[in-house]
Amino acid sequence: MSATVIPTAPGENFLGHGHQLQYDRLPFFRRVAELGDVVATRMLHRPIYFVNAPAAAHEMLVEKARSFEKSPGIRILLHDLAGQGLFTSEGDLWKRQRRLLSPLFHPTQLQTYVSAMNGEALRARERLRDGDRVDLAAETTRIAMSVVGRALFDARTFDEADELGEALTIALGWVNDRLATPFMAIQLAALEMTESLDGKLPPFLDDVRARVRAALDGPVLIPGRHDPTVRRALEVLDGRIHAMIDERRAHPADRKDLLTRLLQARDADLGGEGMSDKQVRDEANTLFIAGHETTATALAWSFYLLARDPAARAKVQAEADAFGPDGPTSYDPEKLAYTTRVFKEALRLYPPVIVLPRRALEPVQIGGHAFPDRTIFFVNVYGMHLRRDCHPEPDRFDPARFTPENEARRPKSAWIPFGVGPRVCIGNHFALMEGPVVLATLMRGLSFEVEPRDVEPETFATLRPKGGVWARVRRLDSR
Ligand code: HEM
Repeated sequence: MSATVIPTAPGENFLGHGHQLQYDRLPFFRRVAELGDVVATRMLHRPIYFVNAPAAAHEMLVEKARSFEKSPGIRILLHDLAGQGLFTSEGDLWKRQRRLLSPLFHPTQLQTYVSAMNGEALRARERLRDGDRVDLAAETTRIAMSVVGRALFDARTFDEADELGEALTIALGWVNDRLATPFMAIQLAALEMTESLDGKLPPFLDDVRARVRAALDGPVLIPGRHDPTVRRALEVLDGRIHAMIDERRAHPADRKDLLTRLLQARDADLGGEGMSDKQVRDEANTLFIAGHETTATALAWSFYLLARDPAARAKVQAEADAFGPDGPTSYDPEKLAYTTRVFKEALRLYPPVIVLPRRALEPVQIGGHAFPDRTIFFVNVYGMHLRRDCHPEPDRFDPARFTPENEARRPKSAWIPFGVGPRVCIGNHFALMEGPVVLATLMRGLSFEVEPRDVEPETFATLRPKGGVWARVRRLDSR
């Protein structure tokens, strides 16, 4: 370690900081961010270092990205939901899949998704009646789920969106409740023990080690995996994805969507072979989940913030009103400049992904401190976005932080709702287009009178508004 001492977060007990990490997560993340650029916490016996400063985050996620992998905890908890999809895979598999999927997110391709974004918001507009009382978080989930369904899976309707949404809530709730439990620390210790025995055992035992090692990639030591409610939720999600895969196999038409791409992949790296059904399912599940949950949450927060700032709301309304009656049917960033700033500011105040967990693959220096191989780090996105030296008056909603001049002035990696570096969100431009297009389309035809109560963020797998964002719908048909 370096000469300067890394501060330790106060309040640990024999379980370390597990209790605070699990039950007091957001306040804890904020407190830790104020303690220093790198801060030590503990989960049972095991140190976890919080990275709270833009420079240190940049060093880890960009400059020294090769020295890190995602923390195996993520892989373990998402094993049944997302398997070896893009979010959870590593090494050559990750590289190959990222290369394969990148064309779907190319700027020219993104333009073709605008009709799905605008179209699904229009469908919601048609569905909603004047005077309806709605939860905007549920509404935006329906929209975002249908957008990703149409854009990436070429699925015409998502009428079962509510059922899928509920299933996902159960499955992600399971993940969330187990993130920072002692069982997780125990499973990580077991995993690392098998890793450390690699190459040190006689051949017949090494085979056993490899099998135990593979089994430990799933949540075998985490209680509740076989809970019937969780199993049922996973079946519902799998059922929808498999139905889409079967449909695509039955009609291998000239489509360019995600599933067709995955099913037709004959990458040189695949030895000219197709991708296994399991891999297709993992990628499809990953894109389906990652592609809507986060955007839906950010949209709900945008409505909440706008309801509390009439001046900002009027500016978004003015941009929406400048479009024809159907709202933005094509994407022109200039015409959505202010709405985009609002969406970005919502992502700062309520980043859907609050932490980026990493594990060192080798001894490494971060923020001037030396750390051994296998050290676990949490890049504290939430805490950093609310640190006053990174974002002055951090609790104030201020879309002007995202004018081009202010964006250019901000230190690198001080705003990282999509992560940064090689593992940056593959859907970041998709989301930054979808958020403003959906906001403007809805506000072109509807006004939402959000109920005047404080809504607290709740850490789920994403940072959801606790209890939802309830509003009364007013139709603006007369405009
Ligand atoms: C506001 C919306 C979104 C937010 C805040 C968000 C956030 C993130 C973050 C923080 C990561 C990186 C995690 C890490 O480094 O540990 C990530 C990765 C990823 N996101 Fe997003 N995301 C959003 C929208 C989307 C959309 C629309 C899609 C797809 C359509 C998507 C698909 C993915 C995938 C596949 C990865 C893994 C990429 C890789 O590791 O190569 N996300 N996202």
